[in-house]
Amino acid sequence: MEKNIVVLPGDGIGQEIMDASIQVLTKVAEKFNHKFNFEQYEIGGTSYEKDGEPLTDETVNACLKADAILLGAIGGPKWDSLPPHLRPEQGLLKIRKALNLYANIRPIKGFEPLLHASPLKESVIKGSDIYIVRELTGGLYFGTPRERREDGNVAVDTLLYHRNEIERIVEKGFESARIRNKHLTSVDKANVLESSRLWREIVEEKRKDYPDVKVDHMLVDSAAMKLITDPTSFDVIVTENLFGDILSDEGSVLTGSIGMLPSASLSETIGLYEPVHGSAPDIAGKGIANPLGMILSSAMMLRYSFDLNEEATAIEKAVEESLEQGIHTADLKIHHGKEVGTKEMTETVISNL
Ligand SMILES: NC(=O)c1ccc[n+]([C@@H]2O[C@H](COP(=O)([O-])OP(=O)(O)OC[C@H]3O[C@@H](n4cnc5c(N)ncnc54)[C@H](O)[C@@H]3O)[C@@H](O)[C@H]2O)c1
Ligand SMILES: CC(C)[C@H](C(=O)O)[C@@H](O)C(=O)O
Ligand SMILES: [Mg+2]
Repeated sequence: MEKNIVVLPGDGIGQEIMDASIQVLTKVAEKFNHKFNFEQYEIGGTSYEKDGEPLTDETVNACLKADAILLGAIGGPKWDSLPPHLRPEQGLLKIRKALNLYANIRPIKGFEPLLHASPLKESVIKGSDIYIVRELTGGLYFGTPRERREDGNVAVDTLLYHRNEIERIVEKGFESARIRNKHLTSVDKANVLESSRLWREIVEEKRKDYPDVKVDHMLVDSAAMKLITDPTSFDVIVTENLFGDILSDEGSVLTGSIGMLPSASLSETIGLYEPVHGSAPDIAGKGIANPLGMILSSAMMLRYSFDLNEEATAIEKAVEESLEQGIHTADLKIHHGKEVGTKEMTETVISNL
């Protein structure tokens, strides 16, 4: 098949990991007889440098026409003191909103060879397989008013959800649980937040349509604790935007490194795929970034946007095999095998394809 993929490398380590991903996809195309066309556009600080804004209409229009989108990462200290609307992060939030990417899927499943790479006990994490369904276009990230008052001494953010926004993500959570292990944990803060009480009501309404799915409600503070003390007790977690952001970084500890986690951001019609981590300014340009989160995100693209399951599995297997051979980047704290840079890690994955 032939597909047009818009690539948005972004900032920091973005270009390094995007190059890795394109090389892997090129090998997959060769092997399975597909044609992937890559078109590169700017987002984030890189876009601000070129066009004075973190996301241009040109980039949005290209994404709207694409079959799928790959994104590296955005942000960095260079742009941290810009006014809020010009910050790289606004580019990311704008593209999510413009494409209506309301469902952010963040699977957390460790690879067997990395069980001992986590600071958590092997006996605690063994067998964990978690699928976070994070709401991505609402909540605190988008609610208004958002402003400073009283000469800047008072700050307001707004956590706002409409019923339909909660309904569609909760449905996604139930549908995901139904094809996995039939257990949905809805994470909220219903003991304090009004938006969480509406969220919980809607989960209770929807569960009637999914009698085969076991439902738990859990408060987010307790969920944060359980995620690392009893990770095998979770299957699908559905939660609002900010909680999902925080819990997914925490969950990455199970896999050995934030550099391992992929994600898919989905609307009804298109998908954008990006690793969970950020632009890692502390290691940018050093050639040592872990490309596996990005590479695994491109596997998710093949599976979710193009229905190429065999090809997606081939990438995941090649990653696993590379790790079995002991090849790993410096973020994975393991004391055997061979520590390599981004390029050699990528070449190893390609050679295992
Ligand atoms: N989706 C995104 O583009 C995204 C996500 C998170 C943060 N950010 C932005 O990234 C910038 C830096 O944020 P941060 O430092 O809090 O988070 P970060 O995820 O960029 O980095 C946190 C730590 O993890 C390490 N790390 C992250 N990815 C890695 C990889 N692939 N390989 C090896 N090590 C890796 C970094 O070196 C750093 O020590 C900020 O501007 C933030 O807004 C962007
Ligand atoms: C950079 C930031 C806006 C973003 C978020 O909070 O969603 C990031 O942390 C993520 O997890 O994708
Ligand atoms: Mg985050």
